[in-house]
This record gives sequence, structure tokens and C-alpha cells, in this order.
Amino acid sequence: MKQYLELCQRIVDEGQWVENKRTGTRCLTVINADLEYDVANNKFPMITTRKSYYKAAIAELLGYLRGYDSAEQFRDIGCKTWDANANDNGAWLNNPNRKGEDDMGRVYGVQGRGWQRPDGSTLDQLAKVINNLKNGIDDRGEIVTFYNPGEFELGCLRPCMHTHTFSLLGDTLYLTSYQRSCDVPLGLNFNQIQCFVLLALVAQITGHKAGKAYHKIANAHIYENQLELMRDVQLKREPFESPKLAINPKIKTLEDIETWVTRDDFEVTGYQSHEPIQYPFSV
Ligand SMILES: Nc1nc(=O)c2c([nH]1)NC[C@@H]1CN(c3ccc(C(=O)N[C@@H](CCC(=O)O)C(=O)O)cc3)CN21
Ligand SMILES: O=c1ccn([C@H]2C[C@H](O)[C@@H](COP(=O)(O)O)O2)c(=O)[nH]1
Repeated sequence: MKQYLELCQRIVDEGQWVENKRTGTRCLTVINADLEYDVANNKFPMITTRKSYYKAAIAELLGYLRGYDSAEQFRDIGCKTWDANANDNGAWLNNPNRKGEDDMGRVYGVQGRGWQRPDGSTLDQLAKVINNLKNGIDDRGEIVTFYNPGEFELGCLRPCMHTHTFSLLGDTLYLTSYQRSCDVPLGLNFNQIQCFVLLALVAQITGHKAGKAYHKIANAHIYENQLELMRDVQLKREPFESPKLAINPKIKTLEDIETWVTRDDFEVTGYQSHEPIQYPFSV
């Protein structure tokens, strides 16, 4: 929590204003942030200086791991975060590749689970990584990347947290996640949870201990219409202790994640937070 608040304060104190053509809203911006999460000691990085909706963040991650490509699929598992980008984003609505209501196109999990090879076959990046890790193999390339510049025009948004590198050291699994662009008031609240859960979950299904998750962000920003709430409300509050996360121990395989796991297989205990803050969302 401390590192989150320090990043917010750094943006407020040192950020530079950057125009953003896609959304039409300026952002106060800093470059480079390194966050880390102590998964080994179950310090769940949930924001406490406002109410955090962690189940939606976990559902979004489950959708990525399943290769979902429609906002309806995300809604069905308890996550509304893709509605606006699929259905209210002018550039995407006018893109001839959009297949209709709720289509997100070839984003995130579509790349992670079905990267198109030149010969027309597809590559399941996630299955390869899970298989290797299960067999104790780290080939120094246990990477799942959603970032496919050749197909950006086939999706509603370029992936933000785009690449996940798993590393095995003895019997402990580590994760390094890379993010190109970060909406600190809204997106980061979700992304922190997702880094933590991704490591905890993959460690569980591959039979390893979880170590630390390292989260590397290039462009970290606060939209102009979010600044006042962040500076004058959220940053004035004192954080509470981090809660703990329990994951259903019956989750044992990638197939479990694909078939029956829901957001209710994840429970947080010891969460105390300040009042909710509703930040504006820029499409
Ligand atoms: N401008 C922008 N910021 C983002 O963080 C973002 C995008 N666009 N586009 C793609 C995804 C969608 N994400 C989102 C979208 C909405 C919320 C959001 O509204 N969160 C609220 C309530 C969540 C709920 O009730 O489930 C919050 O208070 O955290 C969070 C992340 C993250 N990404
Ligand atoms: O997981 C996510 C997804 C998106 N975001 C934010 C970061 C930016 O504010 C927008 C994406 O806009 P671009 O113009 O494509 O950079 O969404 C996030 O923080 N986390």
C-alpha cells in the first residue's frame, strides 16, 4: 500500500502534463515505476484508502487466462470493465474488424492462448509455460505476452499489462510483469491484484511455492479529471494493514481455471478500507 501511495504522491508532485489524443483528456504523468508484491507472505496488495472491488479484478484475470474476446463473456463472470472499450470507443466502433456488440477483437487472452502462426496454426503460450513449470523447467523464456503489434488494428485496445515472465529458482516461482501504460487511480488497483493472483495461482497449479511478483510500469498517469479526488481525498487518508487472500485449494490445473473456477474461489480476509471513491473513466 505504501508503494502505491508513494507512486500517487510522486505523480502529484513531479508529474508532467501530457496531452492524450485517444481519450482527449490530459494526464499528469511520470515515467518508470517498480512495484513488488510479497506473495510468499500473502500480503495482498488491495488498496485500503478507498474501497477496492477485488473480485472484478480477479474475474478480469480469469477472462484473460481463458482467452475471452467479448465484453459479454467478462460480464458473465462478474466483470464490467470491458463494456466501455468494446462498445463506446469511437475508433473501435468505426473499425471494420469489429464483429458487433461486445466484441473486443484479438486482445489479451486471444494472443495468450491463440497466437497466430504464419502457417495458420495457433500457439497456446500459457499452456506451454504451465507445462514446463509443472515439470520443473524454466527455459529462461517462460513468457506469456499479449503484445502483438502486427494485430493491434484487430483489437479495441492495445494491452496495457502486456507481458508476464515466470522464473523458477529452486522450488520458488517468481513473476515479472510489464505494463506500458497505467491509469493509476483505476487500472492499477486492478493490476496489482492481478499480478499477485497470477503468481499465486500459477504457483498453486504447478506445485511450487510463490515468491515475489515484480511489476514494472513505463508510463504511470492520473487523468486530469481524477486529480482532485486523488490529491485532496485519497492521498489524505491513512492506509490500513494489507489483507490476506485465500484461494480454493481444489484448483489444481489449467483446465480447472478454464472450466469451473469463478471469482468466488478467491476470498479476502482482514480487509478494512476507507469509503469508496468513484473515479471518472476515460474511454
Ligand atoms: N482509462 C482506462 N483506464 C483503465 O484502467 C482501463 C481502461 N481505460 N481500459 C481497459 C481496462 C478496463 N479497466 C478498468 C475499467 C473500469 C474500472 C472501474 O470502473 N473500476 C471501479 C469499479 C469496479 C467495479 O465496480 O467492479 C473502481 O472503483 O475500481 C477499473 C478498471 C482497466 N483498463
Ligand atoms: O489493465 C489495464 C488496462 C488499461 N489501463 C489504462 C491505461 C491507460 O489509461 C488506458 C489505455 O490507454 P492507452 O491509450 O491504450 O494507453 O487504460 C490500465 O491502467 N490497466
